[in-house]
Amino acid sequence: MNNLDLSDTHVREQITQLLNITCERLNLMPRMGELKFTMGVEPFDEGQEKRVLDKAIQKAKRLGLPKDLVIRFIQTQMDIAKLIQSQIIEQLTTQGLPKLTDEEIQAAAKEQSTLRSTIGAKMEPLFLALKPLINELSSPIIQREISRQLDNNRYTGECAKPIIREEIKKSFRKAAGQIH
Ligand SMILES: O=C(O)C(=O)C[C@]1(C(=O)O)C=C[C@@H](O)C=C1
Repeated sequence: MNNLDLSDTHVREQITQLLNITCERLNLMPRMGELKFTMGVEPFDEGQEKRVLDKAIQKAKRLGLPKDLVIRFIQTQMDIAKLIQSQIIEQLTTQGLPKLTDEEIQAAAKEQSTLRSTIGAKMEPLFLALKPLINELSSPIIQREISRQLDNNRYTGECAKPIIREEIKKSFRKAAGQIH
């Protein structure tokens, strides 16, 4: 992408695609939060984050994407995921639900493993959507278009929430190395 011009609807569409997949991934996180609540575990799972990062590095290599940017990007997505999960866990905690049975806890663990596969399957489309934009990600034109679309497109779920949208905007600036 040498001539950056948003009258080129192609770039706009690439951003739409990237945001759609980002939101799809984040929309899996409220359920993950519910399952973690049932299992009595925290949103942060160090081992899983390591596995996700390892997989991201492998994919970055295969797709020819810069490793550092990809790591920053996927880490920020996991950070937003934890924010969403902790909001859900906080809500459920205040509801003071009855104690769960061992079967219910086991069923939650099983569902978590399936859900992790679904989340994992979003990585490839996410990176493919990121790829055409990667060299221009730090451009103010691109960053402004990301913000504009996040605020104007009619998202459902997590991306409908202003706090989450702000975190996503930040995540792209972090990925581009503009903020830490
Ligand atoms: O797999 C999980 O446990 C998740 O909550 C998903 C996820 C992610 O975004 O991939 C988010 C937070 C965790 O620390 C690890 C991974």
